[in-house]
Amino acid sequence: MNNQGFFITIEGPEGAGKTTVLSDVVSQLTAQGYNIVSTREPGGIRISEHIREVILNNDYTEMDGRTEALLYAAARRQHLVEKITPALNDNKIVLCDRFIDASLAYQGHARGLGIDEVLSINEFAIGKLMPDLTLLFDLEPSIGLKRIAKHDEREKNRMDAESLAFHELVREGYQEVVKRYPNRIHVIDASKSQKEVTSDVMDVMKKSLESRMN
Ligand SMILES: Nc1ncnc2c1ncn2[C@@H]1O[C@H](COP(=O)(O)OP(=O)(O)OP(=O)(O)O)[C@@H](O)[C@H]1O
Ligand SMILES: Cc1cn([C@H]2C[C@H](O)[C@@H](COP(=O)(O)O)O2)c(=O)[nH]c1=O
Repeated sequence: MNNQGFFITIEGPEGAGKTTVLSDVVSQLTAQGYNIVSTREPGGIRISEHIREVILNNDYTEMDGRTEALLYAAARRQHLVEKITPALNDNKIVLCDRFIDASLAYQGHARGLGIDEVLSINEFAIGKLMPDLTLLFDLEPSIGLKRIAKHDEREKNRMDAESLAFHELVREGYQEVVKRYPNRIHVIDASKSQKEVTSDVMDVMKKSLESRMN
């Protein structure tokens, strides 16, 4: 367990429903009296949101893979120092939309930089702080990309615009990450309805939060 708080991350491919379900879960847990801090990566605080704009900018097609991995790690470092660690020290439950596993799957596996190499730059950024629990939303990438395409208000960013083959490698990368951390990561079937996914996520989170009390 991290300090006195509890650190939960949500992971998965584009359009898997992470943001939508996270918002439902935050409402339900807050109504049940849990003290929640909800955040996202890359971003969550001023400097990291600026780094997000650079990484996801569609104009920067020339960005080198290692530069990309280092920028995600830099954004993560600042986010951790300014927001995640203080919240955990304050006994809060931190729910974060993506964290280190996204770097391992996207940069480590899909970009081909190597999961061990990306893990090692992230260890420099975050030290020993790993999530207590991770929910991996598993979904066929083509379905997630179709979900996003249906909604015009969501602007396609530099990562969304990658090929379907890249997004299939991301899914494969997440499967590799699950093999490394089978006790921490729970796979959620994100092809179900929003209501069912929210209910599955709530079940896993509640079990984990309750066992932390004992
Ligand atoms: N279970 C679901 N079934 C069908 N559509 C869904 C489901 N969950 C979310 N959606 C819709 O799919 C779209 C993408 O959802 P959302 O933004 O939550 O995904 P995401 O995983 O956060 O994506 P990204 O990581 O790319 O930002 C939204 O329009 C949302 O309303
Ligand atoms: C943290 C993190 C994210 N990514 C990718 C995953 C998505 O394509 C974008 C973030 O956009 P979202 O709409 O907020 O999901 O960035 C990554 O490649 N590596 C990471 O470490």
